[in-house]
Amino acid sequence: MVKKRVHELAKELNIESKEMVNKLHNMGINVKSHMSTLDEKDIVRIREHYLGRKTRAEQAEKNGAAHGAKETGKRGAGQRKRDNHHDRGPGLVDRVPDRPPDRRFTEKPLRGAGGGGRGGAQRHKKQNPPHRNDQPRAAGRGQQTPAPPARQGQQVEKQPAARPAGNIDYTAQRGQQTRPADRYQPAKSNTGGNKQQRPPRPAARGGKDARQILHKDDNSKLKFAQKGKPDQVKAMEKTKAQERVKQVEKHAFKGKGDKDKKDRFQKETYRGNRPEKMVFNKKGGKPVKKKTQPVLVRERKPITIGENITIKSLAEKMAINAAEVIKKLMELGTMATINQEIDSDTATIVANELGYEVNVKVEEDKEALLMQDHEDTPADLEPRPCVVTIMGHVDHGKTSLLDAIRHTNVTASEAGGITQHIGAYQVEHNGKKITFVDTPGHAAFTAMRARGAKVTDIAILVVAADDGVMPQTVEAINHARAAEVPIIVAINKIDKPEADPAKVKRELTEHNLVAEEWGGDTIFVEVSAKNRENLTELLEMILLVAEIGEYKANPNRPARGTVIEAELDKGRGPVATVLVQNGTLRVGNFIIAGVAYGKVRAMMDHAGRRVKKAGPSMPVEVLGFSEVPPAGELFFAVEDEKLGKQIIDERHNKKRELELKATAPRVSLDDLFSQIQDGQVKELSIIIKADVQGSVEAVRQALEQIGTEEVRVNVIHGGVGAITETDIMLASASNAIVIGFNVRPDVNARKAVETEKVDIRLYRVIYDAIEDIKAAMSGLLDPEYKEVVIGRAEVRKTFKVSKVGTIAGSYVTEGKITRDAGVRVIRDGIVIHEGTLDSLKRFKDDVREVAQGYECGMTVEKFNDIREGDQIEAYTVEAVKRELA
Ligand SMILES: Nc1nc2c(ncn2[C@@H]2O[C@H](COP(=O)(O)OP(=O)(O)OP(=O)(O)O)[C@@H](O)[C@H]2O)c(=O)[nH]1
Repeated sequence: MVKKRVHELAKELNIESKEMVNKLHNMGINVKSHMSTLDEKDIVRIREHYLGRKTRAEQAEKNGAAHGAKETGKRGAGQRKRDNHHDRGPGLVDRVPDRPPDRRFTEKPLRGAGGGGRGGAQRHKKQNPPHRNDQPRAAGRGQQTPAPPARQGQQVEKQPAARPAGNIDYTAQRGQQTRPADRYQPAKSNTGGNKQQRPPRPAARGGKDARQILHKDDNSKLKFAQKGKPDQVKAMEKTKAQERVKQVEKHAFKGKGDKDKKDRFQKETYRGNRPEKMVFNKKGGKPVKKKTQPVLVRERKPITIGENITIKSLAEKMAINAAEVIKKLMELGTMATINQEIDSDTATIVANELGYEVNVKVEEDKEALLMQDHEDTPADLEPRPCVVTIMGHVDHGKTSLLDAIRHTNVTASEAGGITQHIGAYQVEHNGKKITFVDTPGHAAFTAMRARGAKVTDIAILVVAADDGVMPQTVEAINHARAAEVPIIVAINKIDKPEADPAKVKRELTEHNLVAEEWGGDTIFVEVSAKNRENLTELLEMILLVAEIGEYKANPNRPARGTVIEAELDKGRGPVATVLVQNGTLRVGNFIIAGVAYGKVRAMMDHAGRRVKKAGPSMPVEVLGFSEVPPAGELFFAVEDEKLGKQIIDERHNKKRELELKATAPRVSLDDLFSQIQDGQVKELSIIIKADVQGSVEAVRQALEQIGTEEVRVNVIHGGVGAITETDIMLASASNAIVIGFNVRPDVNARKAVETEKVDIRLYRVIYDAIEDIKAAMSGLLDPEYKEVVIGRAEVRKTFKVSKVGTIAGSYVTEGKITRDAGVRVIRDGIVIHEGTLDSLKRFKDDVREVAQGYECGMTVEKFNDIREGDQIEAYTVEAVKRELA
C-alpha cells in the first residue's frame, strides 16, 4: 500500500497544493492540509481526475499491454530505483519540471524517411540523438519501436506487445515517461503502480495531445525531405516548428487555470535555442513575435574632438561602448580608464581603428586670450604714476611713515575725506602722482608676488636710525631684490637722540646697499615720520627713481590690474580695492577676478569720492563683484560680457585644475637635474635658514662656488631662526628651495609649504647640504631614505627625578609620538637636541604611542635640558621607493 502526501501528489501533477486540497474536499476526500497522507485509492482517483479521460484510456491500454510484465516481485533494478525515487519523503520532491513538447521533435524529417526505425534514427544520430519521444510517433505509424540503449543488464525486447514477464515495456514507458532523467531507464510494469506514473505533459493535461499536432506536421516535413529540397525543408521546418508550438499552446492551454502551466511550458519550450523571440500578452493570448530593434547601421560621420577628450566622451561621440575604446587602446598599448583623458592624437588613432574619421578642433583658449597682454605700441603708452610699497623691520615706522605722507600730501579738498582706509592711496607732489600700497611689509608684498601680481615699482626700506639693520630689514631687502624692484632707504626716527644714521648706512653696505655719498648708487633719505621731517625730499627721490624707471601704460584699453584687498561689506556687498595697472576701468565695465565677476556698479577713490573711471596706477574701491575676490588676484575688464561669462564658467569647471596650475612645477632637488636638462632652470635660488649666522654665511659661500655653466646657484636670502611663512612665500614667489640647518619650519610655515609646494631640506651638517645640492645638480641625487615627521608635542611641565633625569610632561599637539621614533627638541624654532626617547608614559604606564590631544611623560635619552615651552618633534625614517626613469 503506497501512500503519498497531498503536496507530493500536487507536485507530481504540477498543481498548487492548495488547489489540490480544495479539489480533494470537493471530491469528498477528507484531508486536513497539504501534509495529509492519501491512500492509493485516492491517489488513483485524483490522478484520473487530473489526467483526463484520454490519458486514462491510454493508461488502460498500456496497462493491458503490460500485463505480460505484471508485477511478479522480480522488479528490475531500474524499477526499484524509481520506487525509491518516489519514496524520498516529504520535502524531497522531484524538482525536475515536466518537459513540454520539445522543438527537437520537429527536426527529424530525415530520420523519418527511413520509416522511423532504428536504422533511420541511427543514420541521423549525430544531428538528432535518439529521443524516446520519437517513439509514439513510430508506434503510431505501426513501425518498429526503436529500442533505447540497454541498461543495467536488462534484456531489450523489441516486440511491442505480449512481452514475457520481466521484460521491459517500452510502450508503457512511452506513454508515461517524460522526465529526462529517466529517459533511458528501463520501464516498470504499471500494475499496481499508478504512483509511478510520471507527471504528464501540460499539453496532455489540457486536453488535446500536443504530440498529435506535432506528429501530423512531421509528415509534411517528410514530403519535403523526399523531394530532396534540403534548404527549403530547413526553412519550412523552422516555420512549421514555430507554428506547431503555437498550435500546442492554443489547444493545450484553453482553460482559465492553465496560465501557470502555459508559462512553464513556454519557459521550457523556449529555453536555450528558442525558435524566435516570443512575447506573450498579459491575457495569455497568442505569442507574438517581439518587434526586434532594427540593427543600427552605424553612420560613420566624422567626429569632432578637442585637444583632449575622455574615453567616455569619445565613445559617446562614436556611439559605441566605452569598453570598445578601452579595448582598442589596450591593443595599442595604452591603459586608460573610462574617465581618463587622452590627447587628440591618441583619440584619432583609436577612432580611425574603429572606422571613424576625426576632426580635431582646437578650442580657443579663452583664458589664454585674456591673460595675453597684447602689446601696446610705444605710441599708445603714456606715463603713469609709480607704485610704491613700504617695507622694513617691525616697529621701524612703516605705518607712521605712510600716514605721515598721506596726511602731509593730501590736498585741502581731500583732507576731510580721508576717513577710510582702502589699502592704497595716491599723493601728488610737484604735479606728479605717486601711488602708495597701504599694506606695508614685505610679507604681504611677497604673498602678492607669489600669486603672480607684480604691483610694486619701487620699495621704500624703512630702517629705524636708533635700531639699525634687523633680521626683517634683511628679509625685506632680499624680497625686494628677488622682485627686482629698486630700493630707496628711508632712515626713520632721526628725531630720536640715539639715532645713528651713519651706523644704518654702514650696516646696509654689508647688504650691498651703499649710499651715494659713499660711492654707491642707493638713495638714502633721513626722515622722521613723527615730525614729518624730510618727507618732501623722500617724495622727490621717489619721483626721481620713477623718472628713471619710465613707468608707462596704455590708458586706452580695457583695464587690468590686481586686487589689493577685498572684503564683504554688510551694506554694500563684496567690496574690492583694486589697483589698475594698465588700461582704464570704468563704471559699467564687466570685470572678472578669479571666479568673481560682475559689472562695476560704483567706484570710489582713496578719499571716498565717487569716480567714473580709474586710469593706470590708480587704486579704487569697486562695488559690483559677485563674490569677494582674493587679494593678489588679477582682475580684467572684459569688453565682451559673454566672453567674460564663458571664462568664468571655464574657471569654475577648471577651478581645481587651475589651483594645481597655480602651484605648478616648483624647483625641487629631486627633479632639479631633469629641470636643468630641460632648460627650465638656469639658476637655482636658495633660501638658507640656520641656528647661527656663521652657518648661513658658510653655506652661502660654499653653495655659490658650486655653480656650473648650466646652472648658477643664487642664495636669495639667508637668516637666523626658524623657517617662517615669509620664507616659504619668498621661495614660492622666487621658485627657490629652502635649506635649514638645525632649524625647523614653524606652524605657519608648515601650512604654507603644503599650499605652496616648496621644497624644504633640513640638515644638521653643512657638508650634507652641499653634497645633496651638488648631487642634485649633476643628476646623481639618490636619497634612499626620507624623514617623515609623525607628530609634535609641547612640553608643558618638567619634573626632575633623580636617576631618571628630566621628565617632560607634554601634550601631543599634532600626529602622534611613538616610543621608537626619533625625536628632536626644538626651542624657538632651533633644534637643540636630536636623539631618541628613553621612555614614553601615560600616567604610570609605559606606552608604545600617544596620540594627538593626549598628555604624556617623556624622557629623552642622554638629554636632560628640556624646558617648558620646548617642542618635541617625533619622526621616522622611511625608505624612498625610487621610480625607474
Ligand atoms: N620718535 C619717533 N618715533 C616714531 C617715528 N616713526 C614711528 N615712530 C614710533 O615707532 C613705533 C612703531 O611705529 P609703526 O609705524 O607702528 O611701525 P611699523 O613699522 O608700522 O610697525 P609694525 O606695523 O608693527 O611693523 C610707534 O610707536 C611710532 O610712534 C619717528 O619718526 N620718530
